[in-house]
Amino acid sequence: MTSAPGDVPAIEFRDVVKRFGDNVVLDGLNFSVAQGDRVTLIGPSGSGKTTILRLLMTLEESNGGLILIDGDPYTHEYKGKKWVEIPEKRRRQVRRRVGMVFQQFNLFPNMTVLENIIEAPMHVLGRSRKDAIARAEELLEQVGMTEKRDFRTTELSGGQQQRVAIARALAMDPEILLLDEVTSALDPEIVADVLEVLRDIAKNTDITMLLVTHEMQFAREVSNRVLMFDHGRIIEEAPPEEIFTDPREERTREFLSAVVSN
Ligand SMILES: Nc1ncnc2c1ncn2[C@@H]1O[C@H](COP(=O)(O)OP(=O)(O)OP(=O)(O)O)[C@@H](O)[C@H]1O
Repeated sequence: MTSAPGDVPAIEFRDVVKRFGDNVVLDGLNFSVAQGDRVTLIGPSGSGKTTILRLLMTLEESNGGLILIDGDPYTHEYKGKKWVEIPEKRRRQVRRRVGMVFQQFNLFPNMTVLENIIEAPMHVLGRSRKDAIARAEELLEQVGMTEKRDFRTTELSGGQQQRVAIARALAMDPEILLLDEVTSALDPEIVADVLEVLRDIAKNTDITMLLVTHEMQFAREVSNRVLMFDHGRIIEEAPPEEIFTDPREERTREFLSAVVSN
Protein backbone atom coordinates (compact mmCIF):
# COMPACT_ATOMS: atom_id res chain seq x y z
CA MET A 1 0.00 0.00 0.00
CA THR A 2 1.39 3.41 -0.89
CA SER A 3 -0.09 6.85 -0.42
CA ALA A 4 -1.91 8.73 -3.08
CA PRO A 5 -0.09 11.75 -4.51
CA GLY A 6 -0.53 14.72 -2.23
CA ASP A 7 -0.64 12.66 0.96
CA VAL A 8 1.77 13.66 3.68
CA PRO A 9 4.77 11.31 3.68
CA ALA A 10 5.33 9.13 6.76
CA ILE A 11 8.99 10.18 6.79
CA GLU A 12 10.67 13.13 5.15
CA PHE A 13 14.32 14.19 5.25
CA ARG A 14 14.92 17.74 4.02
CA ASP A 15 18.54 18.75 3.48
CA VAL A 16 19.62 16.74 6.51
CA VAL A 17 23.24 17.13 7.55
CA LYS A 18 24.98 14.84 10.02
CA ARG A 19 28.63 15.10 10.99
CA PHE A 20 30.75 13.20 13.45
CA GLY A 21 33.63 15.63 14.01
CA ASP A 22 35.14 16.25 10.56
CA ASN A 23 33.40 13.23 9.10
CA VAL A 24 30.40 14.50 7.11
CA VAL A 25 28.16 11.44 6.98
CA LEU A 26 25.03 13.05 5.49
CA ASP A 27 25.56 16.15 3.41
CA GLY A 28 22.11 17.59 2.74
CA LEU A 29 20.11 14.38 2.36
CA ASN A 30 16.61 14.55 0.85
CA PHE A 31 14.18 11.67 0.62
CA SER A 32 10.71 10.71 1.68
CA VAL A 33 8.83 7.54 2.46
CA ALA A 34 5.08 7.37 1.77
CA GLN A 35 2.64 6.00 4.34
CA GLY A 36 2.65 2.21 4.18
CA ASP A 37 5.78 2.07 2.02
CA ARG A 38 8.44 -0.59 2.60
CA VAL A 39 11.79 0.89 1.79
CA THR A 40 15.15 -0.86 1.95
CA LEU A 41 18.38 1.09 2.32
CA ILE A 42 21.39 -0.61 0.82
CA GLY A 43 24.96 0.52 0.36
CA PRO A 44 28.52 -0.09 1.51
CA SER A 45 29.61 -0.05 5.12
CA GLY A 46 29.87 3.50 6.42
CA SER A 47 27.53 5.00 3.82
CA GLY A 48 25.20 6.35 6.54
CA LYS A 49 22.32 3.86 6.63
CA THR A 50 22.32 3.23 10.38
CA THR A 51 22.81 6.93 11.04
CA ILE A 52 19.54 7.63 9.19
CA LEU A 53 17.65 5.19 11.41
CA ARG A 54 19.30 6.54 14.56
CA LEU A 55 18.32 10.09 13.60
CA LEU A 56 14.75 8.90 13.22
CA MET A 57 14.87 7.44 16.73
CA THR A 58 16.46 10.65 18.09
CA LEU A 59 19.41 8.55 19.19
CA GLU A 60 21.48 11.05 17.20
CA GLU A 61 20.95 14.77 16.62
CA SER A 62 21.27 16.18 13.11
CA ASN A 63 23.52 19.17 12.39
CA GLY A 64 21.12 20.76 9.96
CA GLY A 65 18.00 20.29 7.86
CA LEU A 66 14.63 18.94 8.87
CA ILE A 67 13.24 15.53 9.67
CA LEU A 68 9.46 15.24 9.54
CA ILE A 69 7.22 12.41 10.70
CA ASP A 70 3.74 12.60 9.12
CA GLY A 71 4.55 16.20 8.29
CA ASP A 72 5.45 17.06 11.90
CA PRO A 73 8.97 18.39 12.36
CA TYR A 74 10.98 16.35 14.78
CA THR A 75 13.71 18.58 16.11
CA HIS A 76 13.23 22.16 14.89
CA GLU A 77 10.47 24.29 13.40
CA TYR A 78 10.29 27.66 11.72
CA LYS A 79 8.35 29.98 14.00
CA GLY A 80 8.26 33.76 14.16
CA LYS A 81 10.79 33.92 11.29
CA LYS A 82 13.39 31.86 13.09
CA TRP A 83 14.28 28.26 13.79
CA VAL A 84 13.36 27.07 17.24
CA GLU A 85 13.84 23.72 18.94
CA ILE A 86 10.76 21.56 19.34
CA PRO A 87 9.95 21.19 23.05
CA GLU A 88 10.95 17.81 24.49
CA LYS A 89 7.34 16.82 25.21
CA ARG A 90 6.24 17.26 21.59
CA ARG A 91 9.36 15.56 20.36
CA ARG A 92 8.54 12.53 22.50
CA GLN A 93 5.01 12.43 21.06
CA VAL A 94 6.38 12.30 17.53
CA ARG A 95 9.09 9.83 18.55
CA ARG A 96 6.45 7.42 19.88
CA ARG A 97 5.17 6.82 16.37
CA VAL A 98 8.48 5.21 15.47
CA GLY A 99 9.70 1.78 16.62
CA MET A 100 13.05 0.17 16.00
CA VAL A 101 14.53 -3.30 16.05
CA PHE A 102 18.32 -3.36 16.40
CA GLN A 103 20.96 -5.76 15.21
CA GLN A 104 21.90 -6.59 18.82
CA PHE A 105 18.29 -6.99 20.12
CA ASN A 106 18.84 -4.56 23.06
CA LEU A 107 16.43 -6.38 25.39
CA PHE A 108 16.49 -5.75 29.13
CA PRO A 109 18.51 -8.73 30.43
CA ASN A 110 17.15 -8.68 33.98
CA MET A 111 13.52 -8.94 32.88
CA THR A 112 11.38 -11.74 31.55
CA VAL A 113 10.15 -11.85 27.97
CA LEU A 114 6.71 -10.60 29.02
CA GLU A 115 8.13 -7.78 31.17
CA ASN A 116 10.26 -6.62 28.25
CA ILE A 117 7.18 -6.31 26.08
CA ILE A 118 4.82 -4.63 28.56
CA GLU A 119 7.31 -2.16 30.04
CA ALA A 120 7.03 0.66 27.51
CA PRO A 121 3.28 0.34 26.78
CA MET A 122 2.62 0.69 30.53
CA HIS A 123 5.14 3.40 31.33
CA VAL A 124 5.16 5.40 28.11
CA LEU A 125 1.62 4.91 26.78
CA GLY A 126 0.01 4.54 30.21
CA ARG A 127 -1.74 1.24 29.40
CA SER A 128 -3.07 -0.85 32.26
CA ARG A 129 -1.05 -3.95 33.11
CA LYS A 130 -3.98 -6.13 32.07
CA ASP A 131 -4.28 -4.53 28.62
CA ALA A 132 -0.52 -4.53 28.10
CA ILE A 133 -0.35 -8.25 28.94
CA ALA A 134 -3.28 -9.08 26.64
CA ARG A 135 -1.58 -7.30 23.72
CA ALA A 136 1.82 -8.85 24.58
CA GLU A 137 0.28 -12.31 24.51
CA GLU A 138 -1.17 -11.68 21.05
CA LEU A 139 2.22 -10.51 19.83
CA LEU A 140 4.07 -13.43 21.42
CA GLU A 141 1.78 -15.72 19.52
CA GLN A 142 2.41 -13.79 16.31
CA VAL A 143 6.20 -14.17 16.67
CA GLY A 144 5.95 -17.79 17.85
CA MET A 145 7.24 -17.16 21.38
CA THR A 146 4.22 -17.91 23.57
CA GLU A 147 6.00 -20.70 25.40
CA LYS A 148 8.87 -18.44 26.45
CA ARG A 149 6.65 -15.79 28.05
CA ASP A 150 8.14 -16.12 31.53
CA PHE A 151 11.73 -16.88 30.55
CA ARG A 152 14.52 -14.41 31.18
CA THR A 153 15.82 -13.02 27.92
CA THR A 154 19.33 -14.30 28.77
CA GLU A 155 17.92 -17.83 28.51
CA LEU A 156 16.94 -17.36 24.86
CA SER A 157 18.83 -17.94 21.61
CA GLY A 158 19.67 -14.96 19.40
CA GLY A 159 16.80 -15.71 17.04
CA GLN A 160 14.35 -15.96 19.94
CA GLN A 161 15.64 -12.71 21.42
CA GLN A 162 15.17 -11.01 18.09
CA ARG A 163 11.58 -12.25 17.84
CA VAL A 164 10.92 -10.83 21.31
CA ALA A 165 12.51 -7.54 20.23
CA ILE A 166 10.13 -7.42 17.26
CA ALA A 167 7.15 -8.07 19.55
CA ARG A 168 8.39 -5.36 21.91
CA ALA A 169 8.61 -2.82 19.11
CA LEU A 170 5.11 -3.72 17.85
CA ALA A 171 3.65 -3.46 21.35
CA MET A 172 3.98 0.33 21.06
CA ASP A 173 1.74 0.26 17.96
CA PRO A 174 4.26 2.19 15.87
CA GLU A 175 3.23 3.74 12.58
CA ILE A 176 6.80 3.35 11.39
CA LEU A 177 9.06 0.37 12.03
CA LEU A 178 12.81 0.69 11.55
CA LEU A 179 14.78 -2.52 11.12
CA ASP A 180 18.54 -2.28 11.32
CA GLU A 181 20.27 -5.41 10.02
CA VAL A 182 18.06 -7.47 12.29
CA THR A 183 19.46 -10.79 11.12
CA SER A 184 23.17 -9.90 10.97
CA ALA A 185 23.97 -11.15 14.47
CA LEU A 186 22.14 -14.46 13.98
CA ASP A 187 23.32 -17.91 12.98
CA PRO A 188 22.34 -18.65 9.39
CA GLU A 189 19.95 -21.46 10.31
CA ILE A 190 17.73 -19.19 12.42
CA VAL A 191 17.72 -16.20 10.09
CA ALA A 192 14.81 -17.74 8.19
CA ASP A 193 12.57 -17.81 11.32
CA VAL A 194 13.07 -14.11 11.96
CA LEU A 195 12.56 -13.21 8.31
CA GLU A 196 9.35 -15.22 8.30
CA VAL A 197 8.02 -13.17 11.23
CA LEU A 198 8.87 -9.92 9.42
CA ARG A 199 7.37 -11.13 6.17
CA ASP A 200 4.18 -11.85 8.07
CA ILE A 201 4.13 -8.32 9.55
CA ALA A 202 4.76 -6.80 6.15
CA LYS A 203 1.89 -8.79 4.69
CA ASN A 204 -0.65 -8.34 7.45
CA THR A 205 -0.16 -4.76 8.62
CA ASP A 206 0.12 -1.38 6.94
CA ILE A 207 3.07 -0.23 9.05
CA THR A 208 5.55 1.90 7.15
CA MET A 209 8.88 0.06 7.15
CA LEU A 210 12.39 1.33 6.64
CA LEU A 211 14.93 -1.43 6.63
CA VAL A 212 18.65 -1.81 6.36
CA THR A 213 19.56 -5.34 5.35
CA HIS A 214 22.13 -7.37 3.51
CA GLU A 215 19.51 -10.05 2.86
CA MET A 216 18.72 -9.12 -0.70
CA GLN A 217 16.15 -11.86 -1.15
CA PHE A 218 14.27 -10.54 1.86
CA ALA A 219 14.53 -6.95 0.61
CA ARG A 220 13.12 -8.14 -2.69
CA GLU A 221 10.16 -9.88 -1.08
CA VAL A 222 9.27 -7.25 1.48
CA SER A 223 10.10 -3.85 0.07
CA ASN A 224 8.58 -1.94 -2.78
CA ARG A 225 11.45 0.53 -3.07
CA VAL A 226 15.20 0.30 -2.67
CA LEU A 227 17.53 3.25 -2.08
CA MET A 228 21.20 2.72 -2.83
CA PHE A 229 23.48 4.89 -0.69
CA ASP A 230 27.07 5.81 -1.22
CA HIS A 231 28.87 8.30 1.02
CA GLY A 232 25.59 9.53 2.51
CA ARG A 233 23.92 10.18 -0.84
CA ILE A 234 21.24 8.27 -2.71
CA ILE A 235 22.86 7.29 -5.97
CA GLU A 236 20.07 5.08 -7.27
CA GLU A 237 16.48 4.42 -6.38
CA ALA A 238 14.19 1.81 -7.92
CA PRO A 239 11.75 -1.02 -7.19
CA PRO A 240 13.63 -4.16 -6.03
CA GLU A 241 12.94 -6.17 -9.18
CA GLU A 242 14.65 -3.45 -11.19
CA ILE A 243 17.63 -2.56 -9.01
CA PHE A 244 18.52 -6.17 -8.19
CA THR A 245 18.32 -7.45 -11.73
CA ASP A 246 19.44 -4.49 -13.77
CA PRO A 247 21.04 -1.70 -11.72
CA ARG A 248 21.64 1.53 -13.59
CA GLU A 249 24.74 2.63 -11.73
CA GLU A 250 28.09 0.90 -11.89
CA ARG A 251 28.57 1.49 -8.15
CA THR A 252 25.29 -0.33 -7.38
CA ARG A 253 26.32 -3.19 -9.62
CA GLU A 254 29.66 -3.54 -7.82
CA PHE A 255 28.03 -3.39 -4.41
CA LEU A 256 25.39 -5.99 -5.26
CA SER A 257 27.87 -8.42 -6.74
CA ALA A 258 30.05 -8.10 -3.60
CA VAL A 259 27.06 -8.76 -1.32
CA VAL A 260 25.78 -11.71 -3.31
CA SER A 261 29.20 -13.39 -3.47
CA ASN A 262 29.64 -13.08 0.34
N1 LIG B 1 28.80 7.53 17.19
C1 LIG B 1 29.64 7.76 16.18
N2 LIG B 1 30.77 8.46 16.35
C2 LIG B 1 31.61 8.73 15.34
N3 LIG B 1 31.42 8.32 14.07
C3 LIG B 1 30.32 7.60 13.83
C4 LIG B 1 29.37 7.28 14.86
N4 LIG B 1 28.36 6.56 14.30
C5 LIG B 1 28.67 6.43 13.00
N5 LIG B 1 29.83 7.06 12.71
C6 LIG B 1 30.45 7.15 11.37
O1 LIG B 1 29.45 7.53 10.46
C7 LIG B 1 29.64 6.88 9.21
C8 LIG B 1 28.34 6.20 8.80
O2 LIG B 1 28.07 5.13 9.70
P1 LIG B 1 26.78 4.25 9.60
O3 LIG B 1 26.82 3.28 10.73
O4 LIG B 1 25.59 5.11 9.46
O5 LIG B 1 27.00 3.49 8.23
P2 LIG B 1 26.24 2.23 7.64
O6 LIG B 1 25.99 2.55 6.22
O7 LIG B 1 25.09 1.89 8.48
O8 LIG B 1 27.35 1.11 7.75
P3 LIG B 1 27.21 -0.48 8.07
O9 LIG B 1 26.62 -1.12 6.85
O10 LIG B 1 28.63 -0.90 8.31
O11 LIG B 1 26.37 -0.61 9.30
C9 LIG B 1 30.83 5.97 9.38
O12 LIG B 1 31.94 6.63 8.84
C10 LIG B 1 30.95 5.81 10.87
O13 LIG B 1 32.28 5.59 11.23
